[in-house]
Formats: sequence, structure tokens, C-alpha cells
Amino acid sequence: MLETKNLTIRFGGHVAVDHVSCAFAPGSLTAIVGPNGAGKTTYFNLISGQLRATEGQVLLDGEDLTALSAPLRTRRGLGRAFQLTQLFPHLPVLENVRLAVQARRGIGLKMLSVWLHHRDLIDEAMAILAQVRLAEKSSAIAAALPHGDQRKLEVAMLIALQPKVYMFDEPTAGMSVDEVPVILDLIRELKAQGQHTILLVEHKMDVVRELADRIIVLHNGQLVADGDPAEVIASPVVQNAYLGVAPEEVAA
Ligand SMILES: Nc1ncnc2c1ncn2[C@@H]1O[C@H](COP(=O)(O)OP(=O)(O)OP(=O)(O)O)[C@@H](O)[C@H]1O
Repeated sequence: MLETKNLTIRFGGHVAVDHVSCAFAPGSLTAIVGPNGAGKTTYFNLISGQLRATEGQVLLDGEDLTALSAPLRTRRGLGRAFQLTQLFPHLPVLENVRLAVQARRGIGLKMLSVWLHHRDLIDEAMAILAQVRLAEKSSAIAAALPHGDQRKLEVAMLIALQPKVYMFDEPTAGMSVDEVPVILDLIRELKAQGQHTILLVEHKMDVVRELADRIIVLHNGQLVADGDPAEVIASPVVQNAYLGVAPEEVAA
């Protein structure tokens, strides 16, 4: 179980995330929505450790991660989709995923045969690339991939780490119409496995409606709605805060 308790960050006088308390269970997919500047990405950054909270806590399975760096949080099971800049852009796709698998397994594994060990890592990396439909591009240089394939590689790297929590920040942003379903299928497959906690920041409400079990709404850094997707989307607070419709218009 991932929990945030009174999670808060101030930038000068501005409270970007304001005492957000929320728990996210394994097997659930929660969409985090809200207008531009609501604090969604900042909330993600506080959970994954890219930013340190001014106040409050992040807990995973009861362990307080608040004081840990982002890499240590990753090792505890918080998996956030990487940007290409965090990968090895000048190495082949397969090498990137192999290194992620190796990082997860630990480098100090005592293997009878180094070659077998290497073969085993490659086999796992290739299986993950097949899962994200990138197997045929395994020898391409990561930086040379088209945008949609780079996003798939980011998901592959995440899968290689076998996190407890998957965090996706606008996973389909900048993708062409034919690439979007591949990423959504991948998220759907992860959800179907049933044991991961999945958090998704997404602006496209059709995607949210289809994938999420639950929606939380941030507005001015505060948690203003939390619940069943259909009910939350229909609620006056969301129609007003997110879709820009006045509550009285919704009620009418
Ligand atoms: N490092 C920072 N320094 C100062 N202010 C920041 C910083 N990071 C975020 N903010 C501010 O915090 C608020 C929340 O920003 P954030 O990017 O989290 O919003 P968001 O909901 O993800 O928006 P969007 O949907 O546009 O991505 C904004 O007012 C933003 O300007």
C-alpha cells in the first residue's frame, strides 16, 4: 500500500501540494486529474523523490520513504517512467533494458558462468521488449528511436525493475494516434496482473474513464475529489475545476 500523509511542498509562499493524504492499494489504477498547475506533477515528484516535501510523509507498505533519495525509493519499489535523458541514449535499446534488469537483480550475483548470466539477462530483456512491442528494434540506438518507441522503451525499463508501484505521467503525450493504443494496452496488461499499484496523471478524460478504477482531483494543490470515475467526472467540483464549467451549469 502506497500512502501520502499530509504531503505538502511550498515554493516560497506558493503551496503547490497542500496536505494531500491518500492511500493507493495494490491492484488499483488511480488517475490523478486537475487543471494545469494543479500540482499533479509536483505530487508525483514528491512521491518518487525528485522533490523533498516541506511537510508530510510518503509510506510504502508502512515504511517511511520521505527521507530517501529517488534512487533508493526506486529500489524500495516505487517505479516512475524514465525520461530518455535518464537512460543511456547512445546505447542500443536492448542494452538499456539489460542494464535495468541487471540493476534490479544486483550486480554481485554469484553465477557459475558469466556467459550464462549474461545470456539470462538478455533473454529477460528481450522478453520485456517483446511485451512492449519493441523486439524488432532491439539493436537500434535509443536516442534514434521515434518518440512513440522512446515512450515504449521507458515502459520497458520500468517493467525491468519490477516495481510495486507504477507511476505514469501523461504516458501518451506527444504520441501519434496509432501509437496511443499500444501504451494503453501495456498499462491495461499491468493492471490485469492485479498486484501493482498504478498511478496515472492524464489529461485525456476518455483514457481516464476507460482505465481508472478511481480518480482523485487536485486543484490548487489540494485534494478536492476522490472516488469512482463516473461519479467524480460528473461531480460539480470537477466540472467546475477541471472542465471549466460553472457548478450551476452542471446542475442545470
Ligand atoms: N520547482 C518549482 N519552483 C516553483 N514553483 C513550482 C516548481 N514546480 C512547480 N511549481 C509550481 O507548482 C504548481 C503546480 O505545478 P505542477 O507542474 O505540479 O502542476 P500540474 O498539475 O502537473 O500541471 P500540468 O497539468 O500543466 O502539468 C504550479 O503553480 C507551478 O508553477
